[in-house]
Amino acid sequence: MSVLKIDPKTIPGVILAGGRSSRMGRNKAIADLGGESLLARIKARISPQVSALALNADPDWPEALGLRLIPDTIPGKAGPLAGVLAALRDTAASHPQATYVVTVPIDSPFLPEDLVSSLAASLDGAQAIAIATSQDRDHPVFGLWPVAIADELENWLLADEKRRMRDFLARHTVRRVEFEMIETTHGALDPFFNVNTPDDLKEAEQWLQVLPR
Ligand SMILES: Nc1nc2c(ncn2[C@@H]2O[C@H](COP(=O)(O)OP(=O)(O)OP(=O)(O)O)[C@@H](O)[C@H]2O)c(=O)[nH]1
Ligand SMILES: [Mg+2]
Repeated sequence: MSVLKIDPKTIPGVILAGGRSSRMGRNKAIADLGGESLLARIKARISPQVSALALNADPDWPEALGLRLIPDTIPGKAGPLAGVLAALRDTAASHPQATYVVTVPIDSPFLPEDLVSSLAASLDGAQAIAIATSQDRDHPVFGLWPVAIADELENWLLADEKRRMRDFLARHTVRRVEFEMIETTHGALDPFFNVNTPDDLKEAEQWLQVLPR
């Protein structure tokens, strides 16, 4: 049987920013970290890894930095998987050749520079969902999703009341890809550190000072 590898350069990406930012108390995408918005940082970090980049966010989004805006396709802020569904639907429509789309959340400014290539390498020809892990914890919002699961995901989102990510993943073949900590002079930084609260933003500022360049 031939094993079809996926060329990571052909994979489009979507930044998930359709959440409520309730712990931050304001839209965290436009929060400033070291002179740049979180959105600008995520865009800069993921752009070189993908063939095209779009932003999953509310239709009245203030500033998309030139990214195409993809709102959720199902109502009610159904959680991160609603953003994944929007990404899958948009990929089928806008990039019909693509068989996968990668998602990253809006709040993880230190995400790995080899995220997409490492997730893609784990698939090895099989159709599966590839997700990132660090320190034995899953980070499924950093995922590589087969376009072919869109209908199944939509049906599940509309039928399952809890809409827990781990329940959805349990229905699929999942490849987990472990990423290393980032070594700094002030200890190890998890590349999936995410900014949920104002205190997290302050902590991110501190990490920024000690990151290797
Ligand atoms: N499209 C979409 N994305 C979501 C939804 N809920 C969360 N997300 C995204 O999923 C990622 C992880 O969510 P959180 O870190 O909890 O962010 P959040 O939901 O905005 O923040 P909180 O309200 O404080 O939980 C973020 O990138 C969110 O934008 C949703 O209902 N729809
Ligand atoms: Mg978060």
